[in-house]
Amino acid sequence: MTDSDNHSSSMVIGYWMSDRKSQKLNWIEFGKVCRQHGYELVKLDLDKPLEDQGPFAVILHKLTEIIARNDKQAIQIIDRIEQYIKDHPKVIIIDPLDSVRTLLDRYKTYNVVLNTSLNNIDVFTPTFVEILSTDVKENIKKLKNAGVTFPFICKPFVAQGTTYCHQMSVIFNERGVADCKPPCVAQSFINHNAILYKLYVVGDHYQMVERPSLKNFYSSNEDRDTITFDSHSVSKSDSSSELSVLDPSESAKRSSVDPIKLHSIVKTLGSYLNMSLYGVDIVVENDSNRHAIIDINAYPGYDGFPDFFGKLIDCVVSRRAQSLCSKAYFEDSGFDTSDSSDDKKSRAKLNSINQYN
Ligand SMILES: Nc1ncnc2c1ncn2[C@@H]1O[C@H](COP(=O)(O)OP(=O)(O)OP(=O)(O)O)[C@@H](O)[C@H]1O
Ligand SMILES: O=P(O)(O)O[C@H]1[C@H](OP(=O)(O)O)[C@@H](OP(=O)(O)O)[C@@H](O)[C@@H](O)[C@@H]1OP(=O)(O)O
Ligand SMILES: [Mg+2]
Ligand SMILES: [Mg+2]
Repeated sequence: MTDSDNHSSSMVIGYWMSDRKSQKLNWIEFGKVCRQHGYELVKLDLDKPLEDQGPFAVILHKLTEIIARNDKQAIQIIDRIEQYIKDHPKVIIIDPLDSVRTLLDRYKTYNVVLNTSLNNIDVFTPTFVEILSTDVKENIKKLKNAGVTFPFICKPFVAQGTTYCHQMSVIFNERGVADCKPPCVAQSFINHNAILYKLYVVGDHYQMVERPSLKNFYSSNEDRDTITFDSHSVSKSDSSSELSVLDPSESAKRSSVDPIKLHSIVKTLGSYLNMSLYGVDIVVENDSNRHAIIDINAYPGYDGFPDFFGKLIDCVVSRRAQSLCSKAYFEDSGFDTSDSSDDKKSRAKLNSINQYN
């Protein structure tokens, strides 16, 4: 008997996230929501073969800290999950591990944004360059060539899941370039009156929340020493960092976010990233009003997202419906959908369908 033949077993959602994260989200409540929709929610035991725990219709996870760990045990865990997905091509994974890997690498993430058409609507990623060496002269040259201007912000390469990945610095001059801690990404600083907009996405649903952010810095601040900070002490909902206090001379003019731009960001990034659960951090540049994407997070905190669990089960249901629809389409077209060796053909077919959508 296959997974799809067994109706009851096809309704199991296997999930994994840290205990800290599930407590924060009050995950027990999601179990109840799942039951109301005919799903059973089962926590994966990452130390045991998944084959003995399934079959799963859906795997829902926040594995960022395990992927980022990259030690022998972590690699074994991820291999086990990837093997299960390979052996069960119909299981829906929220979100695909390769897509999460892209988001764990800030340099790759900024390149994804750069390659979208969002630039045409004044949504951009601030100029950035990867810093891999400790040679200050070489780095100064690299920054100049890339067009990264002072002040700039230095962010660790790894974006999530480690203790150091939120440790950053603002660098004001060539002297400060010695404070870059490679491997990192240097990114031009965008003045935005200390307001951050967090755009949380759950499948087709999204919600924007406002957060404190870094104050404005100017090129006239060129003599300043490097500022180091932990992003979580600046931009959480309850943060009250001195670094967010505007100078008295500055007007606290409020920026405004363009709802059409938000909609386009979700539509565009969702397909480029191939992700359902992610958050986009946006700042609105003073004067120009251009929207800068400064960070994208896999499975963020969703603090302030109304009815998160309702939207999450909605996302699971619609992902399953999409997958069943495409399966029915392939069967109508004479494809053997039970044979994963047809994957290539299916993808080719899907590409041809997409051309007409
Ligand atoms: N290019 C930039 N220009 C101006 N301010 C920036 C820029 N990039 C980051 N910041 C500020 O630094 C903070 C941390 O940056 P970023 O969001 O990249 O860090 P993070 O650790 O990945 O955050 P998160 O906790 O959302 O994952 C932002 O909330 C914002 O206040
Ligand atoms: O701390 P919060 O709950 O808010 O969530 C943060 C989340 O931590 P958690 O998933 O462990 O909770 C972080 O993930 P890791 O770097 O730890 O992998 C990262 O996604 C942040 O962007 C989230 O902050 P937000 O962007 O939502 O403000
Ligand atoms: Mg951020
Ligand atoms: Mg981040």
